[in-house]
Amino acid sequence: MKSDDWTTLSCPLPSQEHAAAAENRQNSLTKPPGSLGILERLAVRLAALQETERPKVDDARIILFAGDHGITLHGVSAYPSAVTVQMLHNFATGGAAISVLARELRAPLEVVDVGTLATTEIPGVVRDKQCAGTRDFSTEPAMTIEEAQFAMAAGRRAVQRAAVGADLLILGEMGIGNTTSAAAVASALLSKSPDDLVGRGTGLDNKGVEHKARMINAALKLHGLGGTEKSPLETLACVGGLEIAALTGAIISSAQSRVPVLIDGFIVSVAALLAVRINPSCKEWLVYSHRSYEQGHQQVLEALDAEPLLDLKLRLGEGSGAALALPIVKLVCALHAGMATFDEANVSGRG
Ligand SMILES: Cc1cc2ncn([C@H]3O[C@H](COP(=O)(O)O)[C@@H](O)[C@H]3O)c2cc1C
Ligand SMILES: O=C(O)c1cccnc1
Repeated sequence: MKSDDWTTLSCPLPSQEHAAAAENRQNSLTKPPGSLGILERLAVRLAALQETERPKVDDARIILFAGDHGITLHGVSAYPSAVTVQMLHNFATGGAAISVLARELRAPLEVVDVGTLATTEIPGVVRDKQCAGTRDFSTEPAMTIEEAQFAMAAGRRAVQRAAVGADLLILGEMGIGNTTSAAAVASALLSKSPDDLVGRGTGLDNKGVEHKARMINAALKLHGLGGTEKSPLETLACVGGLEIAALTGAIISSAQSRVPVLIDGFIVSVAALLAVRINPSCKEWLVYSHRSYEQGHQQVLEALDAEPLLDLKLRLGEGSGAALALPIVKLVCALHAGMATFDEANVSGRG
């Protein structure tokens, strides 16, 4: 695929015909219509995407992208940059939260280093990178456009390798400092003050959060972001991250390949916002797992018209919130396919 396929190659439209059939079925099941709340709409949406009256999510896969961030030089995270690579080893040996969740859910987990500081091969981690981390965006663009596009293409390569043919894809990220990059991208795309979009990340105190917002404010000015002059790709390159670029590419590619994506927390949602700005037709393919504790997430969700399934004050990342929501998505499909209709069960309808 060529790099301009990001925008020109439309994602398939959901099938109206199957949506109507699934909605009919939902309304005939032995429960008051609407009593399963937002889960009913989810069953209908999945039916439309999978082009069937009875969708299923038996085969879910997980891809996690990791990258490091030059902006961590400025104390924007409660943890040191070195944790990103240390966690890559933890993913590979099965000790991270997402490793446990993937095992329990029997969902294959692929971990891809798209730009960490790791200098050697890590067994069990795919290496698909051009750069060892982004540059410090307080003084220069985090990436060149070419570097950002390479990382987006790494996201697409991962989807082609690990997700084509799946019923659903969960995407996760690891990258110390990436709540700063994500908040910077969101502030620029939504033209909102960083004060409203920054959060504690891994656990900053109030002073830390203020400092983080000041760093982002200055960077937006330096790079001329926040107006309409810069494209989403330029915004991503100026203040984003390599794993955020890979997530963006993976989201578009997954939707183009007819695989719905279960979106995780703040960082993956910001990548979803980039993906939707770059290729609006991918929006239909996105399902939102949860509302993160990270301050800016609600505003990003609103901008995406998202209706998240869970609100558990999670603030971990790694795709963990999406993995926790996967059983609900599976059960939504089981209810939709397995419940009896009023006629089948001889239950009286509304009087
Ligand atoms: C041990 C550890 C495991 C993690 N797993 C995900 N994150 C999460 O925290 C980071 C973002 O927060 P900030 O912007 O404050 O650095 C990302 O790596 C994210 O995935 C972790 C963070 C730590 C410390
Ligand atoms: O919501 C998230 O994705 C998140 C929040 C804090 C830290 N890492 C990830």
